[in-house]
Amino acid sequence: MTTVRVVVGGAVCERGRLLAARRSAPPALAGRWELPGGKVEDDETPERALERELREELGVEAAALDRIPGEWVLRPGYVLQVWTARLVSGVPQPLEDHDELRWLRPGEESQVDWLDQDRPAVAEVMRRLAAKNGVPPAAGASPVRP
Ligand SMILES: Nc1nc2c([nH]c(=O)n2[C@H]2C[C@H](O)[C@@H](COP(=O)(O)OP(=O)(O)OP(=O)(O)O)O2)c(=O)[nH]1
Repeated sequence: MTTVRVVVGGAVCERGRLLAARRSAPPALAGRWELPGGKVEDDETPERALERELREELGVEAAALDRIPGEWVLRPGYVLQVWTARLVSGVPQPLEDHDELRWLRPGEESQVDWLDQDRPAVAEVMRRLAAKNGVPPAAGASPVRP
């Protein structure tokens, strides 16, 4: 039986923006942008792996939220799964694996050169952020008076 290794990517969102990270290694991927994250270890759930990777790579505490449907082959034996995440504490810094971070709003995602496999998930997250930001105030927020 062949085992497929999961790489979990984090769509960290804050104030209507998505966090993009520029890889500094390996040479074949350096300069391309991705969702920060990494390999899920055997004894971990994807959510805990993501929270660990975000702590190691960005120096933040974050909470994994929802999985973006889909799975993208990175190379034989490796697939990318993506989870949304929210920051719990700390300010993301490019401590490990990245040399630049950028917050992008919907419509700004093409400003960076994403790794190919990340593009569908990034598009879905941006759709969600745009839909959320475009939602009018909840009914009842401004009561209609007779
Ligand atoms: N983290 C991450 N890796 C991605 C993405 N897209 C993509 O093709 N990859 C590739 C790059 C790497 O070959 C692999 C993940 O490696 P990594 O270096 O981030 O993971 P890791 O921290 O667990 O690595 P390691 O030091 O244990 O080898 O997946 C993505 O969005 N996030």
